[in-house]
Amino acid sequence: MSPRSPREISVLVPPGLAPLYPDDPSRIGPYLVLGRLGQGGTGTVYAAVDVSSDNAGDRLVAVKTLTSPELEDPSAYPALARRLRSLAAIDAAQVVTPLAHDADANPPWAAMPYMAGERLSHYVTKRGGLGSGKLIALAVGLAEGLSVLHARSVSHGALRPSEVMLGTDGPHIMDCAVAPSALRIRGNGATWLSPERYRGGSPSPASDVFAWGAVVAFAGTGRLPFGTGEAGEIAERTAEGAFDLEGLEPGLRPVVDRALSPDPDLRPSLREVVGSVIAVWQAEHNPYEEQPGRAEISRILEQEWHAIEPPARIPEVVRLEGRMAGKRPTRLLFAAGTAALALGLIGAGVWGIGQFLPSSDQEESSAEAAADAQETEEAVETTIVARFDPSEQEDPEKGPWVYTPVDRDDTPIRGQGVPTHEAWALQWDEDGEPAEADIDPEAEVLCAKFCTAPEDVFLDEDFRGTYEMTGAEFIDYLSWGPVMIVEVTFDEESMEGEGPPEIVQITELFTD
Ligand SMILES: Nc1ncnc2c1ncn2[C@@H]1O[C@H](COP(=O)(O)OP(=O)(O)OP(=O)(O)O)[C@@H](O)[C@H]1O
Repeated sequence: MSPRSPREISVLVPPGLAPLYPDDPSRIGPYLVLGRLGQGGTGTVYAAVDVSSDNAGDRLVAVKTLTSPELEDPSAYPALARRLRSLAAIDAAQVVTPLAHDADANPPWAAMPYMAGERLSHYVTKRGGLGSGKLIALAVGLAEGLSVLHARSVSHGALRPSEVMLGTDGPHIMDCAVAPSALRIRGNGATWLSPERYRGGSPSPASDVFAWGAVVAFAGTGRLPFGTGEAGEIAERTAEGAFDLEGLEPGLRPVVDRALSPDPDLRPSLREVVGSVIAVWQAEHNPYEEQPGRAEISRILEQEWHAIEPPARIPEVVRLEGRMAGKRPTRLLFAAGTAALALGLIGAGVWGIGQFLPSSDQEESSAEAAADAQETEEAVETTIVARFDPSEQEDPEKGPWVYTPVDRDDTPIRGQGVPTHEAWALQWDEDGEPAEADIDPEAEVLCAKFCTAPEDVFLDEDFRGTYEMTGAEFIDYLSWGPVMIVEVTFDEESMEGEGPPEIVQITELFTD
């Protein structure tokens, strides 16, 4: 970020940065809030900048406001303050720790370096399991990150693929401030919870080792090690040690196998984990090294961690008028040509871009375009039938989510019993251009088949789904599930706004 005039700054922002909601803060501590990076179960993460900094380098930060239900009880605050202080004292490449925090603010917040990269969950969903070298680098990097946390008496408690950011230099463990209670874990989210954590136990080094094993198994095979299902079903499998490591790099299997032991006392320590993973790598690359030394961790990351590039960022001018009075900043997104020019400057973080400011003519014509778009939107129906294909999702966790309007094929497959989900999904033709929508995590969702075990369907007599779920669970299926054909209802007001419309109701349509 570089100061341009007292009233405006320029900054490179991530491409998927969502606009602020009306109730979002425009300032958090010393940071000016630019947009939303996402919302999870423990808070909301904003992209923000520190305008008081003279550093012309990359000052984009991620600020998380901690609004987790675990913090509703004021007695949780002293522990949160201690935990944030411990985290802030950590200086380790593999862990994202607070640059600044305020546990007494309402809500408490923590500012972290903005991490450019791709979440492990997203990466594996798109490309499948990691190759052997990269997997070993991931396994050792995560184990080392957890060791650093444990050395400060902090157990992560919620390690999972979506909390691992793959950067250009290696994996980074995120979201160390608050671990959600096991009671709030739904569906496949139980995969990463050790049996003792699922039963309500506190985060511990041994439960982090379990999560490490599950994450490495997922990263290596591209599959959930305990299969899919309701949280309770998965927890039964974790308690029985019923995991599937088929296809995992053979050298890593023994240590992952032990890490996933239902009995915390039988799991290896992180020291053993780090040693075993290094030994697997040395056996292939450095057979003469006698002891698996720590220096090997950097060597492994240097040699094996490549081809992970963060998405290019987009330049924005942020106008500061009215900021001190608490008004929202104006964000001007640049034209495509300017964005392309910016790609060459990624890494510099921030640059002066005054010459590209749109003229008032351009602003007028974009206002006209917006008015036209609004007119078109008014003609759009609030309920449509749409196809959601997990493989088409840019960011299946954060959205916005891509859907394609569809219509039923004239010749549905009949008389063959319940079709497979794939055969059924093929019976629908495209009926419009792909578009993007937000999904309300609280949306009412009625599932017929995609959410159930094979051969099970939940239908009423009109062949509509009846199995109740939430928007958050539907979003979860957009990372893992099959293609889904659903009737969606948009929130009418959201269709009038500038951003993607919001889906508030979803019903799977199904017929035999
Ligand atoms: N330091 C960071 N740099 C860049 N993006 C971040 C950073 N921290 C979080 N994010 C992004 O913000 C979004 C929300 O993150 P968050 O961790 O709150 O969500 P979550 O993992 O879905 O839920 P939970 O609150 O349960 O951990 C995610 O897309 C995440 O990648």
